[in-house]
Amino acid sequence: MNILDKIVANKKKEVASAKKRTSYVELEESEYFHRETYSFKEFLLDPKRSGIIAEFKRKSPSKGIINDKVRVSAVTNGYANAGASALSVLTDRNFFMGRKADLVKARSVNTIPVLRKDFMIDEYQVIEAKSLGADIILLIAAILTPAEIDTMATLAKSIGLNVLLEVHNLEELERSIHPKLDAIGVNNRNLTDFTVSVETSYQLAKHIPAEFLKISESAISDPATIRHLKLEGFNGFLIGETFMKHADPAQAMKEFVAQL
Ligand SMILES: O=C(O)c1ccccc1NCC(=O)[C@H](O)[C@H](O)COP(=O)(O)O
Repeated sequence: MNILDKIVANKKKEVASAKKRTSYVELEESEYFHRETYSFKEFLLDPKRSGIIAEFKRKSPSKGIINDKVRVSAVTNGYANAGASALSVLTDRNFFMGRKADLVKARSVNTIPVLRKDFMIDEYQVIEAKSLGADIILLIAAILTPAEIDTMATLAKSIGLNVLLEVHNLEELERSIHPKLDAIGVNNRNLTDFTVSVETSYQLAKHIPAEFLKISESAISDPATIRHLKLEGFNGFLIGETFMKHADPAQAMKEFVAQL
């Protein structure tokens, strides 16, 4: 079983027990469920912002512990002040040491879009994402059928969420593209063997239709890479470890942004 299969198998159990703990009705009673979300597009295309989607990530399957000493409120607020266009908060506990409470915390102290970074396999998680304060959900093509993408993207849009589809190759892109998506993210990390290459973004750029925002995800560690990706039409850059490996991730981001 590869890591993605393990994550999905675990996620199915997690979602089943979450459904027993908290009903749909209870999720919809959350004050955040009724809030108007921020537009991903508006923030990403705002020239006063960096285009960076800055991620709060304590641990990962590929790197182990990255940083478990920092607080989500200080880091995400620092990211926003350093010019982030959006925030990404991991809510997977077992593989990333994330918590749903991290997303609630990030929402409560920030006024920019927040992505719920998790492995979405069930409509329940879409409703839950809104109730936790997310503005954006991630749909990963490698773990979803086109019919599942249709169901989850349609539901997400109906409750005001922005939808980011993640792909790693042309086959995933061609089978998963859907009019309800807002953005297509090219993951430079192969989620089964963890190899990384920004070439993946360069290769797929020309295949992403113009109506979608273009995001490059993972393994971005150099401001020059962002300058090159912008020339290929990318609007957004998802960065986690490059900032989180520092004792002060927000300061690291500030110094990175100064070199853009
Ligand atoms: O990061 C991992 O090791 C990983 C392994 C398996 C599935 C997903 C994984 N990462 C999720 C992400 O997409 C990244 O957290 C995100 O793109 C930021 O990447 P980076 O800047 O390289 O931390």
